[in-house]
Amino acid sequence: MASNGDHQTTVKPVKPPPSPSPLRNSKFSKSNMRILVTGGAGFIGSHLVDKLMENEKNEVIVADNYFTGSKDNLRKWIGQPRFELIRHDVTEPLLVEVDQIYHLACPASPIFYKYNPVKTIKTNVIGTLNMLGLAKRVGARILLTSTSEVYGDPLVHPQPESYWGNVNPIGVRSCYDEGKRVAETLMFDYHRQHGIEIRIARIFNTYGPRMNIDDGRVVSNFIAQALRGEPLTVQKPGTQTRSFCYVSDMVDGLIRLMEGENTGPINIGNPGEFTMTELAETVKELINPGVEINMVENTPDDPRQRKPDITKAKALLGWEPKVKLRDGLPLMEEDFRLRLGVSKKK
Ligand SMILES: NC(=O)c1ccc[n+]([C@@H]2O[C@H](COP(=O)([O-])OP(=O)(O)OC[C@H]3O[C@@H](n4cnc5c(N)ncnc54)[C@H](O)[C@@H]3O)[C@@H](O)[C@H]2O)c1
Ligand SMILES: O=c1ccn([C@@H]2O[C@H](COP(=O)(O)OP(=O)(O)O[C@H]3OC[C@@H](O)[C@H](O)[C@H]3O)[C@@H](O)[C@H]2O)c(=O)[nH]1
Repeated sequence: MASNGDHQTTVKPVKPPPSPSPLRNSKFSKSNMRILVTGGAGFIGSHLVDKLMENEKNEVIVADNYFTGSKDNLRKWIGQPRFELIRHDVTEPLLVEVDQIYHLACPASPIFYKYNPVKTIKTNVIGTLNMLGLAKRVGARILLTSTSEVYGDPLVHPQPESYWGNVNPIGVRSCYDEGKRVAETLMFDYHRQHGIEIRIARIFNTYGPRMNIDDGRVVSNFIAQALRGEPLTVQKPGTQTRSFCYVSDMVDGLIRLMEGENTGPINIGNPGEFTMTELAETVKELINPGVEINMVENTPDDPRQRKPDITKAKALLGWEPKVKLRDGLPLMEEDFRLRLGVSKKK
């Protein structure tokens, strides 16, 4: 199947974006950039906050309802004057004076986004509407973390941004993948209608330290299982593929996208592609050669293949991932060992 056109980045806004509040440029303004991160207590969000906080001119505000995130992920910043943490659900309006919004709030693991699907779709639709309303009101630039799941079970491989996808609109994953598709639509409608500065990242499977141990996603499951000496659960048929991006590469890509001139959507992911059986074998070899691999039942609508075409990210952001799966897995293993209290045998 051919790609379905690529008009997104050429769209001209109807009018220029609203100016930021004059206070932001006043001599009383102590920080150069005030940044809101929704979902900042989660896995990717907390690593993003770490990177943003490294710049001493940034002030960072996190809004999170702690559904899948935790204050613990941000403990090193709590009490720091440039950092604020707000318990807030993005399905409710929020008013804060900010220059940039990284909008990540949304459960990402299929187990968690399917747990309360109506809430997931509200988070994607009403949550994104609320954050766009805020961006419009204060003249902020907003970045949405969309997903490779907008391509559904893709019939084009690898997936370029111009591919419109193959998504089941009434399936058990739809609250998430259709939710993110509507969120992308809202971003472009606010851009065209109100001149809001938007950025859309289509994130492919990302892994690294701080993932919830019982998050349910494949890399965290396999590492936790290997460390506990439990069989690795490969969901059938095991030939389905994913491409795994280490979290530091992801954060670098997101910041480049926010700071750059392109609206996106832009795929951010690592093109190294593995079957789930290959992933299990790699985890077994690196972490616990004695562990068994078991085949178990899969869930409906599981995409059969996934690999990003990152031509656009390379050309427009000068970005490509640096960390290979075999180098990233041991970094995550170290974090999981500490949290599970399993030390490495000498
Ligand atoms: N990790 C991946 O592989 C991946 C892939 C594609 C897209 N994404 C997207 O990146 C973002 C972050 O993913 P992650 O892996 O860090 O997931 P995560 O579940 O660790 O983090 C999501 C955060 O959002 C918060 N949240 C959820 N619903 C909320 C609501 N209604 N109001 C306020 N906060 C809410 C959670 O408490 C959590 O802290 C998500 O938008 C996800 O869709 C992630
Ligand atoms: O224990 C497990 C868990 C999962 N799997 C398989 O591993 C593959 C990946 O599953 P995951 O649950 O990690 O993640 P998925 O690729 O289905 O969704 C993911 O990708 C897009 C993001 O937007 C989502 O947030 C993210 O969770 C699937 O084929 C699944 O069947 C296993 O084989 N064993």
